[in-house]
Parts: sequence; structure tokens; C-alpha cells
Amino acid sequence: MTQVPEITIHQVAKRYQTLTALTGVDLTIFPGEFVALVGMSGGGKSTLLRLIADLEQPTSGQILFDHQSREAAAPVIRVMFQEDRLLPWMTVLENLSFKSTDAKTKAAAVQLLALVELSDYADAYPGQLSGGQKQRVALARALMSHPQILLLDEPLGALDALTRRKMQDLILSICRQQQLTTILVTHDVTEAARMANRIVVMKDHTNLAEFPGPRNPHDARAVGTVAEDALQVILHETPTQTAQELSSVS
Ligand SMILES: Nc1ncnc2c1ncn2[C@@H]1O[C@H](COP(=O)(O)OP(=O)(O)OP(=O)(O)O)[C@@H](O)[C@H]1O
Repeated sequence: MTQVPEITIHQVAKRYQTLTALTGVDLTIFPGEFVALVGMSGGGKSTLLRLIADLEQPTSGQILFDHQSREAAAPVIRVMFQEDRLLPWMTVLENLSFKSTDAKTKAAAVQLLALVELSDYADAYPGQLSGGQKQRVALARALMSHPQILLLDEPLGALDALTRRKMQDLILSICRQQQLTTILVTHDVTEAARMANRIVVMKDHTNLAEFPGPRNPHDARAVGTVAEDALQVILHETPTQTAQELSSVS
């Protein structure tokens, strides 16, 4: 049985006045995949994420979910950004439950706090948390609505290296456990190689090339090789060279 793609991006373009942010993007993402978008600043990574999230509309082209329009499929999509976007006047638990009095909602919030290892901070305010802890609350909040698709826009960009590494592992284990379809935008090719099963290089306003992720995120050598390959394409290769080289490798 052929699997139905969770997201089908077909010939998507996005222009802002005279500026082209994206052009000719064709990308198919299957349920449970973890895809990383990498590339130079201004390459259109965040724009693509915003289009998938329905925060903006493409100038042309289509984005389908389960082969259907967004309206018909009504996918539950949540986005996690670099800044935590927590409400500073609410406690950690309230940021998840939005002060709901519904016992089920509260129980779900408590359970998610345990999942992100923050049970002890339920009554703390965001201002009392470290950057990494705030991002864990933001992750738990994104999971509250049981998304099928999780979009991560540089969520770990502001964290120190050690916290970042721990968060990568936490996000990976949760995404696998909950079989989420995940798209991560990151500047860090090593992070992309550690986390994703597909690394998509965005260059010249489109998805120029892609690499399979290493099977084991803890295999530092394999991660390093994939990261270096992605970096070479980002920095040097012309589209034609890249396509030829990739086809000769496969
Ligand atoms: N709201 C907007 N109005 C006008 N131009 C925009 C807008 N959003 C993005 N752009 C432009 O579209 C292009 C792609 O931007 P985008 O933020 O998607 O790139 P990116 O690859 O995510 O970059 P970065 O890695 O720096 O976040 C850039 O040239 C940017 O200036």
C-alpha cells in the first residue's frame, strides 16, 4: 500500500512586492518524517514554514494535506519559535491550560509538564525559568492540542550548546514517541543532521538538494559527514553540479 503524503508542496512561490522569497518549491513529506530545512540566511526557510502553518498564503502553487485542501483536511499544526512566546503573567501550568477549569485539560497539562521534565515548575512564572526551561514549556504548550504536524522555527537558536543538545534529544524522543510529522528550520547543519531523517537544503529560493539523515543521531562521525555534505552544497555548489553529484552518489 502506498503511503499518503502528510504534506504535498506543489510549485509553491512567494513574492513580497518585487522580492522573490520562494520559487518552484516541490516537496513531499510523509507522516512521521522529521525534515530539517537548512541554508543561508534569507533563503526562504521561515517563509516556507509560515506558508505550511497558514500564517501566510503562497503567491502561487498549492499546499495539500493528505492529498486534500487545507480546509478539507483541517490538519492540526503547531509552531514553536525561537522566542518562547509564553504569557509572563500566567504560571507554567496556566500557560498550558490557559486557566481552564476542565479536569481533563489540567490533567493533560500536568502530564505534558512531566514529559518535558518540568513537573516541579508548574507554579513558577516564565520569568523564573531559564531559557531552556522556557523552551520546554513552549514545547509542552505546542503539544497540548495534539498536533499531527509540528513546525520548529529555530527553537533552540538562543540556547547554550549543552542545553541545546539536551533539547534536541528531548524533542527527538517526543516526536518519535508521538509519531509527529516535524519540520525544523535551523542554521546549524550539525543539528539538522542529528535530528532529521531528511535534510533539505534551501538555496536560490528553492529546495535545491536533500540528504538522508544518519540512522543514528549519536553516531558523531555519520552526523559530521552528512553535516559537511550539506554545508558544501550551501556554500559552494551550483545547482547543476549538485544535482549531478547527488545522482552519481545514489
Ligand atoms: N514579511 C516580509 N516582507 C517582505 N519580505 C520578506 C518578509 N518575510 C521574508 N521576507 C524576505 O523573504 C526572503 C526569505 O526570508 P526568510 O525569513 O524566509 O529566510 P530564512 O531562510 O528563514 O532566513 P533566516 O535564516 O535569516 O531566518 C528574505 O529576502 C526576506 O527579506
